[in-house]
Amino acid sequence: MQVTVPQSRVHGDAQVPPSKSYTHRAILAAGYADGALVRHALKSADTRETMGAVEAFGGDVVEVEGVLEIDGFDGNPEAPPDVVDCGNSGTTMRLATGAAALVDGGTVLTGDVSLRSRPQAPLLDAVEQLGGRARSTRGNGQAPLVVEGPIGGGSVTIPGDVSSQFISALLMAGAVTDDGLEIELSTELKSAPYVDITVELLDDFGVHAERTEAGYRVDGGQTYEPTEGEYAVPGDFSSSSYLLAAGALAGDPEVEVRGVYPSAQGDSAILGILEEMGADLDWHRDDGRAVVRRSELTGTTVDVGDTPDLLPTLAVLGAAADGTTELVNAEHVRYKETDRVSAMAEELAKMGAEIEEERDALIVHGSESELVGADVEGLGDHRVVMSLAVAALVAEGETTITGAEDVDVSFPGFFDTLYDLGVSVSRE
Ligand SMILES: O=C(O)C1=C[C@@H](OP(=O)(O)O)[C@@H](O)[C@H](O)C1
Ligand SMILES: C=C(OP(=O)(O)O)C(=O)O
Repeated sequence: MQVTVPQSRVHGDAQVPPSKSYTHRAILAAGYADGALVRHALKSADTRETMGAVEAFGGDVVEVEGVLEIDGFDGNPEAPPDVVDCGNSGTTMRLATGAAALVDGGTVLTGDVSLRSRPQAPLLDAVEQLGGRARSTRGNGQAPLVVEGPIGGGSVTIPGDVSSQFISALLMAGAVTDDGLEIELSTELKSAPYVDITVELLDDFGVHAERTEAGYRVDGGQTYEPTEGEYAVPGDFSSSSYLLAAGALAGDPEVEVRGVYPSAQGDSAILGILEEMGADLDWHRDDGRAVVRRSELTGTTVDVGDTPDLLPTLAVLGAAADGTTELVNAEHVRYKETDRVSAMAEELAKMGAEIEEERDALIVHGSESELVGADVEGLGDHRVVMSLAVAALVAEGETTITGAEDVDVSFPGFFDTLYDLGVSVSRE
């Protein structure tokens, strides 16, 4: 499906969807438990892959009046009866690889063409260090993967600059090993707030994990059990970034974004970055509302080491701002659904943006950029699609974006929300 988005002003209220990161973890944690209810879960393509993985390991997930009722495998995942297909979801593949390492038997994991090109080698190596077997069928560190357990815990050394999801996977699995895990990071940790989310969610499920000087540790023999048997998922700040950016670029008179309570999510930094760029906004933290009005923005420098998923949104804000915006420490943003550093440079250039790409940075010359509507590619990446739709709001004429259905990965109602904010989106 492609969408056409005309230059538009936006106004009204928008609710952010539930957090994808918390939903994945809550579903899997309920799997590691005897079971649990997960309220306000994000029902999207990626989180359904994690539901499928929990079922493959012997759990059961049903949705009753919007609530996920999950029967867990109680710390003992079974050998899946079939290949575990993780679709487009990196989080599912990494977290499920951790669970697969506990299985007394083998698990085969695969995914779509994008996921089969993303790095998995450090996690496979970690499973091997712990006495399991884990390999890439093509020997290139990418899925399809074959993982054999069970691991009993121990010490492991792993790089931190490829994906934090490896650490999250090891912590979640490590809690139900016999001996627990001591994780040593051999390189600086990128995307660190996502491990904070894991540690916070584990705590809500009665499992203790902690940061150490060298990395992380989790004791073995722990039991997953959320307070009163249930867990409620908070709103998603990565998804909020498109709505907040739409308000800052085109809010007339204003956009109110709901569901943005203070959170461990690194991407909550979007509010501070928008303010620094000069956006006229009020964040009412106590009732989770942010009100944003159209503003003259100026360029800034953002280290996206902790917040890789904001890069597409920030590139668009930079292209519409006065001055230069530098998005630095961004190499890990290349290992996503697509190489988002190149993707944003190429697609925004089609819309008239002046952008320079470096291996680990994107430099956007906003003053030189006169955004014009164009035919652009979503490149199979939900965040590229949504950020280009925001760029379209301030581009002269109309912008047509391919692959609009990919928003289903993290924000299924995205184009309906945009329509409700007054944008005449057309789909074909
Ligand atoms: O753990 C998570 O929920 C995520 C971690 C991040 O990935 P990396 O740790 O691979 O950077 C982020 O980009 C992804 O969208 C979600
Ligand atoms: C990179 C993302 O997710 P995942 O790693 O789960 O595919 C994302 O949502 O931007």
